[in-house]
Amino acid sequence: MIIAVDGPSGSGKSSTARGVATRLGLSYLDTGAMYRAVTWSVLEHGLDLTDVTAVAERARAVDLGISTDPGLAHFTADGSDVTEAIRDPRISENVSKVATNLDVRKELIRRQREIIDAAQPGGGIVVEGRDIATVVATDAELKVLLTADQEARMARRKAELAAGSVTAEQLRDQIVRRDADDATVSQFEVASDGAVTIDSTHLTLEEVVDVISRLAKEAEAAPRDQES
Ligand SMILES: Nc1ncnc2c1ncn2[C@@H]1O[C@H](COP(=O)(O)OP(=O)(O)OP(=O)(O)O)[C@@H](O)[C@H]1O
Ligand SMILES: Nc1ccn([C@H]2C[C@H](O)[C@@H](COP(=O)(O)O)O2)c(=O)n1
Repeated sequence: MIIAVDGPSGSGKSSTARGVATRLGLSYLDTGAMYRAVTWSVLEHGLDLTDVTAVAERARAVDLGISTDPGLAHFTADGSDVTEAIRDPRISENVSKVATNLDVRKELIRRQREIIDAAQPGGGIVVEGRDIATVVATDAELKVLLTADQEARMARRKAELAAGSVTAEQLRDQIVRRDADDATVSQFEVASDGAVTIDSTHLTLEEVVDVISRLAKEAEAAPRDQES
């Protein structure tokens, strides 16, 4: 089974997808971490982020290690542990420049599909990002568009960061500006065909995990219902 979770920044995709995968015993893929790890590598090599050819070459060359265990967030790039580094504001500020490079997307989508295929014999995978239902895994059994009001998303991100570590302007940049840039290459603001929209503004994380887990069980049972 493939469960696709897409949505804007701070809507709760990572925490929810990890929670659902843990609850249902599935693998978990954070595709945003892959764009972040490529951004880390591009900066590490001192490349100009606007040099689309050099950035795409780096995306094809970098050796990425992406954990699909929902209980273990661990990412490497060319052997370096980048688990913490990819959450740095320096990466959040620049990742959209890499994620809007269409050749980078082509390469990462190819790698994401390989990871998804490898997880199938293990029971399935929860995959979260911006274009999972619409591009990466259009055959997903369950497609969720996870949303939340902009104010709620900014408040969640602020609560997550160390007090005083980002200005109001940086916070807005991480949520509002990034969504605007990312939306130029992926459609995550309105639900695609067959996707269920869940507005998490007034739901706890646990409640969102409950809803998606129930929908997943229904989706899994659906073909058997039709056969009987
Ligand atoms: N339903 C919820 N209610 C309250 N807080 C939540 C809820 N869901 C997630 N959170 C919190 O909001 C913050 C952002 O969540 P998360 O990182 O999962 O979002 P995201 O959509 O993956 O963001 P991004 O795309 O920017 O990585 C986290 O601190 C998380 O614990
Ligand atoms: N499938 C995806 C996943 C992520 N992105 C972009 C959007 C973000 O700016 C960046 C990092 O994602 P996050 O870790 O914040 O979820 O990567 C994308 O374009 N497509």
